[in-house]
Amino acid sequence: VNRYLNKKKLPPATRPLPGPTGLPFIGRVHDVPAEGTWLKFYEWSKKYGPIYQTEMFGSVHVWISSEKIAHDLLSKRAAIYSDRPLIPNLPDNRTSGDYLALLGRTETWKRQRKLCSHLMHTSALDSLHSYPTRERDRFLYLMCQDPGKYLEWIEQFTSRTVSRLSWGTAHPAQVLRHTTFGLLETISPSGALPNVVSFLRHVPEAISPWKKKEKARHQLEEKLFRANVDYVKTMMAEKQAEPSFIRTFFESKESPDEKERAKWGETTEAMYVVGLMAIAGALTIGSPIQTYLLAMCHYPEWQRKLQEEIDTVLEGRCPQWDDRERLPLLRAVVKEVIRWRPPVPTGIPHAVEKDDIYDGYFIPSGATIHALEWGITRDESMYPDAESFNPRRWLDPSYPTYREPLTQYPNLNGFSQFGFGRRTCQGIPVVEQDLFLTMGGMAWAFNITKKRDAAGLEVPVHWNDYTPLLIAKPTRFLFDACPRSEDKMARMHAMFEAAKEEDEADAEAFCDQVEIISQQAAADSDSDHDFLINVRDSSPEVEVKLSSTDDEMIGSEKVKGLQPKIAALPIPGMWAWA
Ligand code: HEM
Repeated sequence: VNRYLNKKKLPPATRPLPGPTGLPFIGRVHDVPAEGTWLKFYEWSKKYGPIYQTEMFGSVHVWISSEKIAHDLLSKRAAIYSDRPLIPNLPDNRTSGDYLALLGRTETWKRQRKLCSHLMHTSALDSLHSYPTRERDRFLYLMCQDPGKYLEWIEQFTSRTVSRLSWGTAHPAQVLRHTTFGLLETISPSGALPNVVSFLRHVPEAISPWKKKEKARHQLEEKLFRANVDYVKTMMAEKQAEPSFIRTFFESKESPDEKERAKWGETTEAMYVVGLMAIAGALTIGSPIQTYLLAMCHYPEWQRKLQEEIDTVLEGRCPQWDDRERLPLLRAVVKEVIRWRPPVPTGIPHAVEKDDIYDGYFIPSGATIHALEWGITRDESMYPDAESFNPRRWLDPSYPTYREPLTQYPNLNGFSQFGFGRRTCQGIPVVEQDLFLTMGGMAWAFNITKKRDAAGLEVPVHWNDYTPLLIAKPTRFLFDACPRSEDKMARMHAMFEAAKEEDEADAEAFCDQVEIISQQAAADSDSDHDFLINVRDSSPEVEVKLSSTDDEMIGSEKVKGLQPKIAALPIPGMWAWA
């Protein structure tokens, strides 16, 4: 109410941003859907233009659907556009230092970002120690054994890879998944209720189920991170630690140069920086891998072209990271998957710290600024026929997105989907390698097709039905993944056996304390999260059976989202990162 009453007056010679009119005090929340919010914000961009504002409970939200405008504000004016808004359900997000990506523009954030960049750079120089390849080989074999469990195999791939990168071992992956998906719920605008009804954050902990849940999750996460760091320290003392972000930190702290040692901060802070990197990797990368499967069901001609490139260039070999210069179509498929279905469709919001004027429009200090990634990827001037999955747009000089040389482009550096200005994503080397290897590996190994039922009819696959949290993933769908040859099956088996042997050696070395935490997490495992992340059943007319056997699924599932849809619900999925 205060915020509403103290609403700023427009400075002379400026105008307000256009946008939908709202109700007094409440603003415009009543027709924002609980799911697929980005579709509504995109619809409004068609009506009000590439920059417009909405108001919610007195706070201003600015929505940008043009890459140029996002750069003009978030990159060129980064000095005042690099803060983060407060998250009602995690009210110390701007100051606590536990999650770099959510910190305000503080000294802690600057120090942490520097450390993150140093750790990522060091790993990338050594091709991420081949961890993505090892896990990819394991993933392909598991997919070959039971493609119906693709969600599980993909989540295992992403969390195991990033666990190795972070702590040199895959074993924390299971608990990491548990704590990380809980965090996603905590912070997502359409996750925990206080993010929707922001005054609920003032409810005392004793009677707040959200605060209690978040506290328990955070404690478990801290235990996990501490145990992992202790494990790496012990292994380093025995000279047996595998390369990892945290090992790089400890090595940097051993530098004879005092200044160098001081630069990287204390162990507890590094523990959280590495923890955040693990969280970011475990949360996000599964989205484009799942979207690849969806795209191949709808666009079999691109699968054929991709297989042709891989088979011709590699003469039957499975793609490796060193092959990337020679596989431009594979890189184009990776990039187009991300463009077609952005993993973070609403973007991660920034906050502006001072009043500003853009093109005569007034933007008040404290406004939350959203680079609407869904809208940006649908800008027809940059992406003609934007609704179509079309990797050619990255390879053919007649498209505005074409860039040479094709040994280098397309790649993900500087891509709008990884944010803007001083807050851009720091995980691109991991994303690029993980996606190149998994998508290339799947194209090499399998024909992905729509499934057929007992009568020989194709089982419909949804077009755009995505989970509602900050990181959006396609809801479960049925498909077939047929190995392309006996020889490839045998090779997948051999690749898996090689990866498994290394894994067993690693398991022996892993200390007991982390195992105990795993058991605790499994014990209080919360089935809600899988529902929200991958398979959720929120509309009453839909029945989804949580079975892993495809035969049971056929006939029991009405496949959703055959057309993009916007369903207005009485409680808005938006919001409150205010
Ligand atoms: C498909 C995968 C990913 C996507 C689409 C993605 C996208 C994004 C986006 C949109 C942002 C916000 C940028 C902004 O505020 O302007 C971000 C921030 C960030 N990402 Fe990623 N990301 C991905 C994977 C990763 C991975 C694997 C890591 C680390 C291993 C990572 C680390 C970070 C960090 C540390 C930040 C925060 C930067 C800051 O606030 O200063 N991301 N990412």
